[in-house]
Amino acid sequence: MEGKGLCGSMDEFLKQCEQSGDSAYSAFRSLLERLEDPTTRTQARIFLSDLQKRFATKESSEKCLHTFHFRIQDIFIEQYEGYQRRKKLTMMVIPSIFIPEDWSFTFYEGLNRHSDSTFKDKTVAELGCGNGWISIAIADKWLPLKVYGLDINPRAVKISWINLYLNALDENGQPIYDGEQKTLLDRVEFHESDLLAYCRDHDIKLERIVGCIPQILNPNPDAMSKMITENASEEFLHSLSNYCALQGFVEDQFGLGLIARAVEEGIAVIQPMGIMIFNMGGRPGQAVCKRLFERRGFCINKLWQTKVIQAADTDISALVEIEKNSPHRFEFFMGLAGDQPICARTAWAYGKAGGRISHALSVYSCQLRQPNQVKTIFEFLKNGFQEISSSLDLSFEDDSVADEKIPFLAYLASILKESSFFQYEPPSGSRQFRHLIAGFMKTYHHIPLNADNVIVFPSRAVAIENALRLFSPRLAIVDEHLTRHLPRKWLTSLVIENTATDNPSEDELTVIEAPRQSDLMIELIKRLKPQLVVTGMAHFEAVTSSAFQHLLDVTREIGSRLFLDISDHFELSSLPGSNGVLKYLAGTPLPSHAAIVCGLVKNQVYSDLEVAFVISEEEAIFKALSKTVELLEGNTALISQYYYGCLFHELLAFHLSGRHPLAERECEKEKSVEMIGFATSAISVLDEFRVVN
Ligand SMILES: C[S@@+](CC[C@H](N)C(=O)[O-])C[C@H]1O[C@@H](n2cnc3c(N)ncnc32)[C@H](O)[C@@H]1O
Ligand code: MET
Repeated sequence: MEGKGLCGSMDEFLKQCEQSGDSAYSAFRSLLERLEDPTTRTQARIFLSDLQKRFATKESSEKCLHTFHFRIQDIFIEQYEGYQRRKKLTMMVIPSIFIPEDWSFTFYEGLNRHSDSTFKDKTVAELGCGNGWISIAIADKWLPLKVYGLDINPRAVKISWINLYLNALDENGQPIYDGEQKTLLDRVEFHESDLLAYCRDHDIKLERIVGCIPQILNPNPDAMSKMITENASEEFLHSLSNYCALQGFVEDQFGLGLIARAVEEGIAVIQPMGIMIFNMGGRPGQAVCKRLFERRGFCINKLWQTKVIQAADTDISALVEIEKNSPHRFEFFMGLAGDQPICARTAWAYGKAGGRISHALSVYSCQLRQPNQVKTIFEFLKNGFQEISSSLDLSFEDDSVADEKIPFLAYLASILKESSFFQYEPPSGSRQFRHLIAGFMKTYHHIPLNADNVIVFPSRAVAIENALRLFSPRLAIVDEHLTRHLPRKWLTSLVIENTATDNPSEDELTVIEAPRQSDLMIELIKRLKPQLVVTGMAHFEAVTSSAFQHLLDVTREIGSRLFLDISDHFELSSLPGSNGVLKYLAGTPLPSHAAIVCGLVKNQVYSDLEVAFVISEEEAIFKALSKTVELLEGNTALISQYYYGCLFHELLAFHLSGRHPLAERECEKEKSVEMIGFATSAISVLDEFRVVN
C-alpha cells in the first residue's frame, strides 16, 4: 500500500528528496512531525515501510542514497553463524550525518563485551549518537532505564528520532513491546547537545556514558567556528563526524581534545560508580590514549582492540601538521596486516600513492578510582585553574599512593573552594588537626586525649629544639638519633663539672648524646642527673610498657623532664600496631614531667612534607610549648597539617563513635622531686603574654 493523504504520495515525497540533500532532509522533518503526532503516527510509520520496500535490495538502497539523499535499510546486530533468528534494526541515514561504518561496528562490538548488567536499568548517555543506532541497539538489547542519545549535529538528532519510531513501531505502525511492556519510545530520547550539555542543563545524573566522537583536529579551524545549525551546509554538518575543533586541552596536540573534554564533563555528571566507555582510535599511540584517562583518576580496561582502514572521508593531514611541529609520531600501519607502525607523514604519502593505511581502534571502559574525591578536585579546577588542570596527574602505579594523594587533593580543593585564603590558626597548630590527632589516639589507641593535649610543630627536630630552649636545662641527655639538627654549640659545650650552686648562663646548655637502649640511657641518667632527657626507644623495648615505665620512674625520681620520641613506632593506618607507650597511656595519664614527641615522616607521596606533634597532659606545658612555636620557629605550614589531617580524617571518618568505651585510667604516681622549671627567659615571655591556645 502506498501511503497517501497525510504524507502525500510517495512519488511526490521522492521528488522532493531528489532535489537535494537539504530538500530530502526537510521532507523527512515533516515526516517526523507526523510520527510525533499520535493521530498520524501509524500512517507515517507505514509510509516509511513502503519507502523501505521500494528500495529493498542492497543496490537499490545505495542508489536511493545517491539519487534521493536518504537510505533505509536493515542492519543485523546479532549475526552469529548458525543463529537463525537474526536480530535486525531498521535504520535510515542522510548524507549530512555520519553513516555507520567500521568505527561504529567496532564500538558496538566493544559495548557487547560488557555483561548484561552493565546497561540493564541504567541511565545512559551516548555522545555523538549520529543516526542513533547505537543508542537504540543498547535500549533494545539491555533494557536500560533511559538512553539519552546526544549529538551536536541537529540533523543527526532528527534522523535519530525517525530511527527510533522506525524501531519502536512495527511495519504496520503498531508499538513493539519488550519484556517489560515498554517500547523503545519509553527508553530512548535524542537531543541536540554539545557533548554533555543537555544532561548538565537538565541535571541528569548518568550511570553510563558511551561515545564514539571525532579525534582529528579540523584542518580548517574557521569552518568549525561556524554556527552549527540545521541549515548549515551538508558538507559542514557531515564534517562534524570526523573532525573536532581545538578544545584548549593538552590532549589537543594528539587530536584527543574533544574526548578529554567529554571525560571532564563526564566526571561532573556521572554517578560515583559510573562507567564511561569510549571508542579510541589508536593513532596517537596507546600510551597517550591511556594517559588521557589515567591522569584524570580513571582505571581503564581495554575491552576490545582491532584494526580498521583509515576512513577515506577523513583527511589525516592535520596529524601530519602536528608531527611537523612536535617530536610526537602518530601510529598507522600499511594495510590491515602491517604490524610495524608508520608515522602520519609516511601514512599520508603512502595513502596518496594508492596504498591502504590502517590504525588501531580500541574500546576502553573506564571507572573513577576515588570517584567523589576526583569529582571534588575537578569541580574546583573548573573555575579558573585550567593551568593546574593541564598538569594534573592522578595516575598511580601504586594504589596506596593514590589512596593518600587523591583524598588530600580533594580535601585541599574543598577548603580552597570555601575560602581563597588560609585562615589564621593558633600557634599550637590548626585546632581541627589537633582534634584529629587526639581523635586518632582515642579511637585507635584508647587514649582519652583532646585537642588541648596536642601541640603541632613543623618537624620533630623543631619540637625537640623548642623543648630544649623552653627549659634551657644545664644538661640534657639526647638520644644519639635525635641530635643531628641541634645547634652545634650545645653539643660542644661541656659544663657537667659545674656544681648545682653555680649559676651558669642559660646559654650554656650542654647536650650529651646517649645510645638508644634504655638500660644504658638509664645508667647515664642516674649518673649525670640531667634536667632534661629526650629519647626514642629501640623496637624490642617498645613492645611492652616496662622500659617506658622505668624511664618515667627514673626521670621522676631525679627530677628530669622526659620527652619520649615514638615516631618510629607510630603507624598511620587503619590497623596500627600498638606499642608499650601507647598501651601505658591508655591506662594511665601521662605524668606531668613527661611528654610524647611524634614526627610524621613516613608518608609515601610527599616525602618532603613533615609535621610533628607533642602530647602533654599538663596545661602549663601545653601553653608554654605553644608559645615557643610562636616565638621561635614560626607556625607549621597549613598545607602539611591539611595533608596529615586528611590522612587522620580518612582513618576516622568511617568509625562509629563510642563503640569501645575507654578504660578507667589509673591515677598518676605522686611527684617525688621538684622538676626543672621553664627557663627564666621563657618565664618572662610567658608572663608577658597571656598564652592562648
Ligand atoms: C563517528 S560519529 C558516531 C555516530 C554514531 N555513534 C555511530 O557510531 O554511528 C561521531 C558523531 O559525533 C558527533 N559530534 C561531533 N562533535 C560533537 C560534540 N561536540 N558533541 C556531540 N556530538 C558531537 C558528530 O556529529 C557525529 O554524529
Ligand atoms: N573517520 C573518522 C576518523 O578517521 C572517525 C569517525 S568516528 C569518530 O577519525
